[in-house]
Amino acid sequence: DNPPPTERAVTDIVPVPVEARPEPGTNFKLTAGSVIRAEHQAKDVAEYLGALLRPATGFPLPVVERFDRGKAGITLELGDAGKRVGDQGYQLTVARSGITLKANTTDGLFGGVQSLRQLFPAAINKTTVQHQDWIVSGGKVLDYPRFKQRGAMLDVARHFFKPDQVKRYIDQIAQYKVNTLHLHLTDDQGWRIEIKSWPRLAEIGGLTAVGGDPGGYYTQEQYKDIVNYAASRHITVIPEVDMPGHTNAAQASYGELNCDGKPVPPRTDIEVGYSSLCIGNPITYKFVEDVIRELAAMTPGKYIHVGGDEAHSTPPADYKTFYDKVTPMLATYDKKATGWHNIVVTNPPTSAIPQYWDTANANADVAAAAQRGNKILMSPANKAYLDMQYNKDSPLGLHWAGYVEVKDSYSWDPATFLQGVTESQLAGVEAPLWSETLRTSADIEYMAFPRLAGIAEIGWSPAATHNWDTYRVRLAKQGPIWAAQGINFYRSPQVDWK
Ligand SMILES: CC1=[NH+][C@H]2[C@@H](O1)O[C@H](CO)[C@@H](O)[C@@H]2O
Repeated sequence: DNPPPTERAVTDIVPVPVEARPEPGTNFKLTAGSVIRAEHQAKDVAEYLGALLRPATGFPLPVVERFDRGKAGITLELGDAGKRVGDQGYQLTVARSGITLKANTTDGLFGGVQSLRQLFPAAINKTTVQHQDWIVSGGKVLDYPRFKQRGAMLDVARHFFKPDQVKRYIDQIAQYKVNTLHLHLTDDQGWRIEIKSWPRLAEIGGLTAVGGDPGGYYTQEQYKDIVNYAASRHITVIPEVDMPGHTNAAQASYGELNCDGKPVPPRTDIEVGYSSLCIGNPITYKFVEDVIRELAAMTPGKYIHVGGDEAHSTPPADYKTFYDKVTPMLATYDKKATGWHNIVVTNPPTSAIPQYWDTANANADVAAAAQRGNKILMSPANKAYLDMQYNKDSPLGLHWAGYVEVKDSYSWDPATFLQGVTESQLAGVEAPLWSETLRTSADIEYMAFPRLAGIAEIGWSPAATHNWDTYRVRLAKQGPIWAAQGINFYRSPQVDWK
């Protein structure tokens, strides 16, 4: 019997796998009697998979430790997936008799689940029971990432997004094997994280947002909940406190953070470069250390982002003085620094990860840092910035780095983008989404999809697979998944959406 073609074969997975071999005669049919088998350590991933599949199928899909005779279903195995797949890869086999997913870690299993879910009909993403067959496309996949770090950034400072909105975005980016979420928590227009030793930062700094829109902030409990939710999606949160510039909200909250001792007026416009902490004032470093200490206590991840961009109101010598004092603070709290690539002029420890963004000032200093041993995180604004307008008619976004259509965003290789920075000197890629012009989840989704999927593929898939003509066909097949999930994606004319 030749079953109807499935919507997506293993070769259609985004990010495209290292090896994927369709075997159409081996499609698997999930039924009401199917089970999910997982040994103890794989239970969380198994329950996550069950939660993905139960709503639309209406099937119980119990998670069991071993198969009862004759029961078919999905097996999650930990520990013998082979060296090639490493600690983030997996092996997936879909056969008539059942589905087997193997990985050396739960991160790998979680990534494999993201691939597996794309082999179901898009209707699997519905939240109500769909009366249809659930045919999973047959084949074999062996997969692992090109770069360790594939990230997304959400600017929650220009506009505040509630915890549930952040969690929604976490679920959306997890589908593409993104494994870090950089939260831009503070800026001129808002301070979004409760700091108990400096309460007015959130109480006052959290009141404002761009354009006078509603502000808000995360209590430490809410923030920890977001961090835990991200961890349950195998995503590490990287919190950013932008400094020594982009600090107006903090300086509007505490007069002592200003050289003249007076609080500055709140700002809700979108200018950049006008603010600076008072570098010569000792209390500045007590403030920074208190913030870093409290943030480190809420950060299971190794990295804290110390900003560093557009410090146009901080004299270069002061900028260096500032980071000479601040960067060592991270080590005190057992954290490492990441920061906008401007920090390379401060000669940070080689464990620091400079985040490349500003193509106009692609200074040789970044290459010099890479030579010294710093791993560079690539997020060039004219490729990876999800807040860039697609074209001049885009209703949302900015265009200081140019208009960035879906193809533009896909058409680059991090390993050759920067003169003097080669593949082995890269930490990975990140897709920043700045929120000057965004207010709702629908706004976030319009800018992030489809381009986030492309950046995720650039971060995960082998360079040899990188090809716009084949990618755009795979991308088109993601459309029905996003429609079923209610993602408000931009239907770029460059893609023949399914
Ligand atoms: C690192 C960096 N600093 C600037 C720049 O990126 O552009 C963003 C908008 O695209 C803006 O919001 C941000 O403050």
